[in-house]
Amino acid sequence: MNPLVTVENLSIDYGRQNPVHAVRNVSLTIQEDEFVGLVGESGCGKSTLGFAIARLERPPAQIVSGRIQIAGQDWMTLSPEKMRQARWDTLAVVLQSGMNALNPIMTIGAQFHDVMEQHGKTGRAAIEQRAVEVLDMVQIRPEVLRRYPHELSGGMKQRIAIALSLVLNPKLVIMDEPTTALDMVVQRQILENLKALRRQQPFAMLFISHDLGLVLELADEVVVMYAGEIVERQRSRTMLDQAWHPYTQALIRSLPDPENPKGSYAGIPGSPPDLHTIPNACMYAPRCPLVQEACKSSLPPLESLADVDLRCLVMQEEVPHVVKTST
Ligand SMILES: Nc1ncnc2c1ncn2[C@@H]1O[C@H](COP(=O)(O)OP(=O)(O)OP(=O)(O)O)[C@@H](O)[C@H]1O
Repeated sequence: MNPLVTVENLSIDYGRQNPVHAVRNVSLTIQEDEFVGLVGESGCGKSTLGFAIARLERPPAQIVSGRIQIAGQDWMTLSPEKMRQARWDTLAVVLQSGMNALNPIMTIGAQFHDVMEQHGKTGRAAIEQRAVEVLDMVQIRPEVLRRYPHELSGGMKQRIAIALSLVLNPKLVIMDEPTTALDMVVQRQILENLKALRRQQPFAMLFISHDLGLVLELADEVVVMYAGEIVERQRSRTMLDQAWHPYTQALIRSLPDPENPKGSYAGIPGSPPDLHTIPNACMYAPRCPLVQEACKSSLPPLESLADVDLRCLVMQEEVPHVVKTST
């Protein structure tokens, strides 16, 4: 079966003179119904990648190379008109500030009408019925359709933004830190809803977060980015016990201890590299406790091994070697 999303060797820069090479050579597939979590420290390129997959990148960001295919369509060459259409019914995006994307001078109901009418759905009753259906999925009562955004709490607005993103049954939803702005209780509630939601209306998801603990809990697959590159990808249920990349291991060590959530936990020493000049070396080498000479003189490829995709010269030797391919 062809994947729903295929990203091949995607590279994105910010600026033309002395550019920031924010995303480099990223290849990624997402299957229909698959929930992929994308994690990494701040500045590693998660949002840049998510925006580019939705073709929402704006100057100074520019895609310098690579291919994006979604649902059999080439997203690099789609006309602006086709892209506008596809953006709601093939792919929807929910941002951290999704709630702010609601129009303050329109009722919630009018906003559902707007989106659906623009995509050829007609009939007041049918539109309202669909709006009520998706609102129910995020546990919002139909009365909100008559309300304005300023009358609602942040948590409600964010849930409405999620419901709105689902109203045209998209095949893929990209969520970039969709609940980070909310308090922990509301966050958890929304994420529980999301899980249940995918059982009612299956869709693929790219869920961007800096919170590995959350992603391990929610996602089927975890993709770890470091300094603009994918360094590891594996099933979430195996990653906690067996993370291979030293960076993923450090992220896991820095998770709060569930037995002692208020206790101190290990940060990752050092800081991510400057992305103006890319060395011919492992980007993590300066912070890596396992670094060897070879790591400082060649860029490790992302090897597709038995149950993990891994970009690490040292740990690649440790993984049981049933090699699939390498990129
Ligand atoms: N408008 C911009 N101009 C120049 N560089 C930028 C711009 N936006 C982002 N960058 C750089 O691109 C890199 C990737 O940023 P990006 O926001 O994609 O990371 P992120 O992993 O999503 O971080 P966060 O979790 O903080 O949102 C960073 O080095 C950042 O400084």
